[in-house]
Amino acid sequence: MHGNLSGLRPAQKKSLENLYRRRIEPGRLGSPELVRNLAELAYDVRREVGVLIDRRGRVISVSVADAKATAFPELRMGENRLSGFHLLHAHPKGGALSKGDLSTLFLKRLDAVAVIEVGQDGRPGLVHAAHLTPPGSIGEEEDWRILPPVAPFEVDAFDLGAQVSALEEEIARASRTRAAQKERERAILIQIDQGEFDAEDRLDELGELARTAGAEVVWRELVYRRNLKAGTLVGAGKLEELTSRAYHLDAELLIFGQELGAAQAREIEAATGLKVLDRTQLILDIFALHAQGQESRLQVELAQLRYMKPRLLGAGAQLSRIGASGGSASSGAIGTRGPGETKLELDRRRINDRISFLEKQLQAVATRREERRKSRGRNDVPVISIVGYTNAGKSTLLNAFTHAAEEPRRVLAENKLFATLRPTSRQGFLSGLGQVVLTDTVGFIRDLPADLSRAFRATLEEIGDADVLLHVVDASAPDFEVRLGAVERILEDLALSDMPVVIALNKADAANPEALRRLQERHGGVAVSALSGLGLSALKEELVQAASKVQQERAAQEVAAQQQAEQWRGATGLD
Ligand SMILES: Nc1nc2c(ncn2[C@@H]2O[C@H](COP(=O)(O)OP(=O)(O)OP(=O)(O)O)[C@@H](O)[C@H]2O)c(=O)[nH]1
Ligand SMILES: [Mg+2]
Repeated sequence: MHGNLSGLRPAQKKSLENLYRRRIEPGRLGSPELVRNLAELAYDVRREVGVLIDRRGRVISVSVADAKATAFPELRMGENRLSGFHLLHAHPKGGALSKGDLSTLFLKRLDAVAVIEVGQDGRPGLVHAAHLTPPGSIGEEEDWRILPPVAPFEVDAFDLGAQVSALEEEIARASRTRAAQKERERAILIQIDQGEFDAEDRLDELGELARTAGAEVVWRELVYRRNLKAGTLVGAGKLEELTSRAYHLDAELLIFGQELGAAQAREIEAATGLKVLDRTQLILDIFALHAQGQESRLQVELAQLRYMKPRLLGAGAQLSRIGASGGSASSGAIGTRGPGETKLELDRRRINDRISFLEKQLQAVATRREERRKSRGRNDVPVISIVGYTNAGKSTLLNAFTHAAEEPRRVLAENKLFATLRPTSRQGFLSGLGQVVLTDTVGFIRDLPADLSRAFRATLEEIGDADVLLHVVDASAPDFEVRLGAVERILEDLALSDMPVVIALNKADAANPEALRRLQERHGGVAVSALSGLGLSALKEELVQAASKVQQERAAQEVAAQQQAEQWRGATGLD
């Protein structure tokens, strides 16, 4: 027996205990006797009394509590079926089905919920019942259908068994058709709006990230919340609404635009029965998908482990969920993909070992690169590093610049975020300057997850080896200004903001001319289209100027250094 039993007399407890012995005809809501019995007991103890009945008509749990607090056995949640139980309970204060009754029906996937009104004299009044409607049902306002109330002696008239099989049949059919059509995970996106001016753009960006990760976005929502709830972030009511949304849209994935703490993710997962991811996990997942080459794989795995480590403390189900996937980058569910050879071993005892192993490996890679760099010396060929927000068109521009029309030399450019993770250098030619080296690199994003920026630090710092930065801006993005700022902030963090920069306002072909003009007024830069070739010669000229200036300065510095050395030799009389 469950619920609030305090203050009950032994005789009352005994009568409640006896409920376990009741049986009703299978496929019925209840029997007139059970209804009478429940009403009397609720009247007697002045609390709600409910029984959970299985499909064989047996009482499997008795609770002195309202529907929400009723004790449920381990339910077969997440399957495309109902739970196989229905709840029959008595409200001593009278009243029909409450909001709590109905949401319990929905969240626990009950076969039905029924409530018995209890009269002043403890006699049963009307019985109200409701059952779920099939997912995606058209014309149904709610997730449930409320049946017309019946008198207590008519309670066994309703054919619950037939209703349940019809509904389960419909659920199964719907899920079969969808499974046949469905190739990608269906996701619901939530961006919390706390009054940021770019909340809408963040939601758009989250959509792009989700698409790149291979999800199909079936619903997206900006949720305005001044104050966030500690556990559920958006509040239990909102989560209930989202659960219902997911049920009807057949979504299995809930993606939040803000970073979730471990406990939050678990609580939201438990409340909705959905798989929950945050933006950082999504970005990590995309990195894992796109990582090629030893170094990026190590970097991504390190970032993933660092992100997961604090989240594994005290994790139960979630741990096994993530750990179970392991696997390669190309297969597996979103948010669970690992970067390559080694499976993500999420054994808590081994995670630290693995992290320090990866750190050592990366250190070794960095040292080797540093040695190579030194042995190469400063060569006279100017190096231009292409930087910018992800998907701005950096790789496309590199291709356009280096006439890499020939397939094998072409770098990958596509409408995906973080298509490029590994720095790629190509020889180019700028008339007036001669040979140059152009380097394409990983794109930036606002609020770059700290674990990622730490793991990619070496790659990012390499940008500093260049003579000139070519900052590519997507001028067709509605929030180019924010993106431009985000890139500048990251450059600052990398102590690279003093480097000479040429700005390319790319995608001019698709940009709003007025916005482009404003952008140009405020930040300078050359309007180009890497796709059509528009403005490329003007951009080349700018680059030649910037690079020549750097070369001249460097030459002047060398001369000055030489002079100083000579002076010093003269002053000391040494030769
Ligand atoms: N309309 C238009 N689209 C462009 C232009 N330049 C690039 N694109 C498109 O923008 C998308 C991204 O291009 P990429 O070159 O891969 O961008 P990126 O900056 O290298 O992106 P990441 O490596 O993912 O950070 C592709 O679909 C390109 O075709 C342009 O001038 N005009
Ligand atoms: Mg790229």
